[in-house]
This record gives sequence, structure tokens and C-alpha cells, in this order.
Amino acid sequence: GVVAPIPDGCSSGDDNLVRRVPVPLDARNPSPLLNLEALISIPPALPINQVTELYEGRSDQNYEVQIFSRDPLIIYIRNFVGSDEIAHLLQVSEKKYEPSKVYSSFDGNKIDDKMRVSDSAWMDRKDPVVRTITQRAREFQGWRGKNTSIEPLLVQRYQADGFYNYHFDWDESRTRGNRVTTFMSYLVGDCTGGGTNFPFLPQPGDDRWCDVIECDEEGRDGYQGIIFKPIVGSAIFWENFHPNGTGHKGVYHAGLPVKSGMKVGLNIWSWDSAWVKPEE
Ligand SMILES: O=C(O)CCC(=O)C(=O)O
Ligand SMILES: [Fe+2]
Repeated sequence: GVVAPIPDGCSSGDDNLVRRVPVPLDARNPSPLLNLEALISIPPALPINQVTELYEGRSDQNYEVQIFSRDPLIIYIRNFVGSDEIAHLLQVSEKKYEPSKVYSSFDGNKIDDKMRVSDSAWMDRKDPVVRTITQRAREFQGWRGKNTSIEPLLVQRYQADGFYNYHFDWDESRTRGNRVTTFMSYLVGDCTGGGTNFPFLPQPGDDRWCDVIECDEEGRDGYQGIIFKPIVGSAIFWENFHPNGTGHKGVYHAGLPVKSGMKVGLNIWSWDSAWVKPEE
């Protein structure tokens, strides 16, 4: 199992944890009549094996987040997937890749090379790395009740000329149950081309974003809107629906053609079985 990290400010005693709480300073009362003993030592809450149990499947990945867009809600997450996790996912995917299919409500899933050219590998839910990343995603997006669950993770590999044409991640034909959030993360970005394009999003007003989106003419390559660069370990999180349940047109997107090299993405989607199509 995962070893429970000892949070800063704690020291482990014999076989229990003693949490050290900073003593509150009060400038007006430099030597207050406080029971310091009671303040600095809180009795051990849980034996270590229970702490380990609590932390199992959690992760201490130090990702950094920044809101990219408030409407639609899009959050840029640097370092969402760690390099050991990436190595593991790439390794297990190698034996699982098959040509990616496109979902069609009347036709079933089928290969459609006008829409999507890539290979897909569905991850095993029981894999510990998959569980950890799934748990990280679940915690990131907030507790959403028992009707929302993370779908099986998908590793998607694009080689030269691979792409995923413009689409929404939700299914427009459904009336009940739908894909409500997406994390698009990058495991390999060793390519030219291959950005993730949102044609309807406006440019942000601060060019520090140019580290992670294409800003110059060459990188933008004639595409409209925003192009996120496939930066290894990063993830883009977005909400697919407006609060009233209608799909948000702003999150229409494509995986642009890879011109050379390879791109591998990791898709983490969540499904809300209680979503209902609003009346029109
Ligand atoms: O690869 C990309 O940049 C986008 C992939 C995507 O949109 C998807 O798999 O739904
Ligand atoms: Fe997508």
C-alpha cells in the first residue's frame, strides 16, 4: 500500500502521531496565561495502520492549478500526472492499444478515419496507479454525490497524421445520464502539431499563458481559438455543462493533427447518471 505521508508539523511518537499545532501569538499578551500543554499536543487520533488505510489510493502529487476560463469552467493543472505514473501507464498500454472508435448512438462504436485516428487503451480499474489517479481526479473536481463516477481511464496514442476532429465529450443524443467533466492530460508530447484546440474560446489577456497555449502565428497554424500544447504531466480540466444542464458550446474541441512524432493523452471523464436533458 501507499505509505502515509507524515504531514508537516507532525512528529511520530512511539507508535502514534502527535500533531504539533502552532501556538497562536498575541502581540498584546506576550506571556498569556494559556495552557500551552493543551495547545501543542493533541492526543493521537488514529493508529498508523488506520492512517495508512485512509491514505490508500490518495496521492501526494504536487500539482499546481490555475483557472484558465470561468465560463466555461476550464482549469489548467500542471504536474497532474507524475513521471512514474506516466511510465507505468505507457507500459501497460503497450499491450492494449487498438484503433480508436467513434461513438454513434445509431451505429454503435466504429472506426471513422474522418473523425478520429489514434489508438486507444482502456485502463484496468484495479491497477494501483489508475486507482490513485482516479482518486486524485475525484477529489479535484469535488464531491458530486453518488450519481457521478469516474469512467475507466483511457490512454490514447496519436502518431504522425493522427487527430481527433472537433467534438463535444458529451453525447448530444442522450436524455438521461451524460459525461459531465473531462480531464485531458498528456503523457507524451514528443511531437509537432497535436495541440488541443478549443475554437470558440477567446485569447486570455495575459501572455504568461503562452507557456502552455500557442501564441505565435507558427504555433497557431491558422487555427482559431485556444490551442493547449501537449505538455507532459499537465491536464486541462473542464465542465461540459452549464449549471442548468445544457451543454456548453465553449468546450467544443479537437486533438489537432500530429505532424511528426508522437502524442499520448490520458482521458479522465466523469459520468453523471442523474443528468437529465433540460426541456427546450
Ligand atoms: O487529444 C486531444 O487533444 C483531444 C482528445 C479528445 O478530445 C478526446 O479524446 O475526447
Ligand atoms: Fe474530447
